[in-house]
Amino acid sequence: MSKITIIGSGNIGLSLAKGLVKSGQYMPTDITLTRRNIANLQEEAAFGFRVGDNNAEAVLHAEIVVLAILPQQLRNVLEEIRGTVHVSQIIVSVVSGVSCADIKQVLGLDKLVVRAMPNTAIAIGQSMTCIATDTATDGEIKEVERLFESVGAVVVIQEDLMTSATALCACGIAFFLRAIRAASQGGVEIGFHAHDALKMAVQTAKGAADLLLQTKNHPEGEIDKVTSPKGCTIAGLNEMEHNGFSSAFIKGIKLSAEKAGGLYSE
Ligand SMILES: NC(=O)C1=CN([C@@H]2O[C@H](COP(=O)(O)OP(=O)(O)OC[C@H]3O[C@@H](n4cnc5c(N)ncnc54)[C@H](O)[C@@H]3O)[C@@H](O)[C@H]2O)C=CC1
Ligand SMILES: O=C(O)[C@@H]1CCC=N1
Repeated sequence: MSKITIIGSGNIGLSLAKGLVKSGQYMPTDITLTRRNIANLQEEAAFGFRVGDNNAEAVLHAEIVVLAILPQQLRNVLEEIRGTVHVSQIIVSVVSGVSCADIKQVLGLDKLVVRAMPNTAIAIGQSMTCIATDTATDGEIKEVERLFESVGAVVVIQEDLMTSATALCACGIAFFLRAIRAASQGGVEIGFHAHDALKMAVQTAKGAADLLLQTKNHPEGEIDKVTSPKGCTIAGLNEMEHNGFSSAFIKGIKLSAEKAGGLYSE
């Protein structure tokens, strides 16, 4: 398997590293993790990952370099590695709001850059990852696709849709988590202990997602099967809509997409 260096071992960088190892296709020793404060990587080092705080050195032997720092940290990192990255490597950036061209401009090279937008479910092999590039070839895209397919589902999209993908999938996991939390709070109010209410809400959400994944049916078709005439489901659903449920979701996703597009210039 390719040697991978992940620069920026925070929430998404570590989730990716864990997911790759969990997939069984990578050994911890195939993966180098960097962070500014290496003391925060002791657990990962004990697990077998290679760890370091020298980005320039860490990219030297990698076949794939994953950039997983914040947009505002990217320029410094690129300046650190520009002398040691080489043309045979693929640079994969999960940084929101930064184009392939932006990265190549700072690196000052015509490097292979592929953008990937995963979500934190990558840690358990359940990410929805969108991939885009400007100049990488189909073969190079395939290599990155294979990497992310080992940790979830992958869709290759146009680069100009990457901020939309960020909102829908990367931020989206937080939106669905909040929806589950809200359902469990409703459950407590109607009589369940918190841990039972959460378990019920989680399994119900999983059932809903699996129904769509397995049947490929439209959500409204599945909703129609639940809403008995004059019944309690349609009463609750309509009350939610009167209070702006779909509208709130749509507006939140639109605002996240707008924000994602401007993160690099902030
Ligand atoms: N958190 C998420 O669910 C997702 C985040 N992203 C993107 O991934 C990037 C990272 O986000 P998070 O993991 O949430 O942030 P984070 O703040 O948890 O992680 C960033 C990590 O980079 C490290 N770092 C900073 N400067 C560094 C340097 N010079 N060298 C090495 N490491 C350095 C920090 O110590 C930190 O551990 C962002 O650009 C974000 O837009 C993309 C998809 C999902
Ligand atoms: O909130 C953020 O800015 C990052 C990007 C997508 C998920 N987390």
